[in-house]
Amino acid sequence: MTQAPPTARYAFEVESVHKVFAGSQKVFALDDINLKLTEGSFTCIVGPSGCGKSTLLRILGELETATSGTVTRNLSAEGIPESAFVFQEHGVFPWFNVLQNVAFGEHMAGVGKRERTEHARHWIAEAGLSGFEESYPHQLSGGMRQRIAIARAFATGSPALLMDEPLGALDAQTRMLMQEQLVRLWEMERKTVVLVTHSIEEALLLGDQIVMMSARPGRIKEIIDVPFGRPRSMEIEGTPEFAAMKQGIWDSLRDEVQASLRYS
Ligand SMILES: Nc1ncnc2c1ncn2[C@@H]1O[C@H](COP(=O)(O)OP(=O)(O)OP(=O)(O)O)[C@@H](O)[C@H]1O
Repeated sequence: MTQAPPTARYAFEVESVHKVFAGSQKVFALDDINLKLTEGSFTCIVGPSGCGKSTLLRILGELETATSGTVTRNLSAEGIPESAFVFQEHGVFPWFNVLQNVAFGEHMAGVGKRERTEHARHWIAEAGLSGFEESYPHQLSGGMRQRIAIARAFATGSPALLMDEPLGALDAQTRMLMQEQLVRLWEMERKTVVLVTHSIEEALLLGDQIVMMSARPGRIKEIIDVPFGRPRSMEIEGTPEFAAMKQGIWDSLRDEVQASLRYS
């Protein structure tokens, strides 16, 4: 587990969290999760399908409650949500234009029109969407719609960003560009980011640490420190060190994916 430097704080401290979904059949989704996430860190969660990655993210963001255990949040957010979410799809309001979508969080927080418009324009520019302020989501590509969702999450001012496969629906080239953009935005702001992904490459390109989960019931199998520095160039993907880490993670994950297929 990553040791926080003496002056760093933990944004999230997860202790002995279990999650059981009750119903006609009980689903044991999470089993004894313990995790400390340093403020300003970028954590990627990987694991087989159904292992509880989204459930853990939702518990971090208070969209779901743990059956037992505690989550402590040390997030300074006055008058705004502590966490902003980005989901794989359906993350934008189709009836709002780009500017209204990006300004939405601050609108809800009661920020004045002039100020929130100024902030929204800033994040629209950073997300490479200048010139599209008046466009509606259906007039834009899937990649551009995801950029609206990411710009909106940054524009909320929330200290934590919780992202569930935010780039999962994009084609390979758009995804690579978006990974670069996401790293650049995060390096400017240093929010605490937790990103769920099925891609080991993406986790290595973006994260400071990778939380690897086991097949259901999801446990933390391993926490891997990513050794690549910041600012991070996507060119690391071509290095032997990157290839070796990717192989090592896959060797460990393969057993879990096989287990999840056996029991699903
Ligand atoms: N609201 C719910 N009610 C009942 N079961 C649920 C609910 N939400 C999730 N589950 C179950 O909990 C388990 C974990 O689900 P979760 O979506 O967290 O997994 P995941 O790792 O994010 O999966 P994937 O990678 O396929 O998106 C699954 O078996 C899922 O069916």
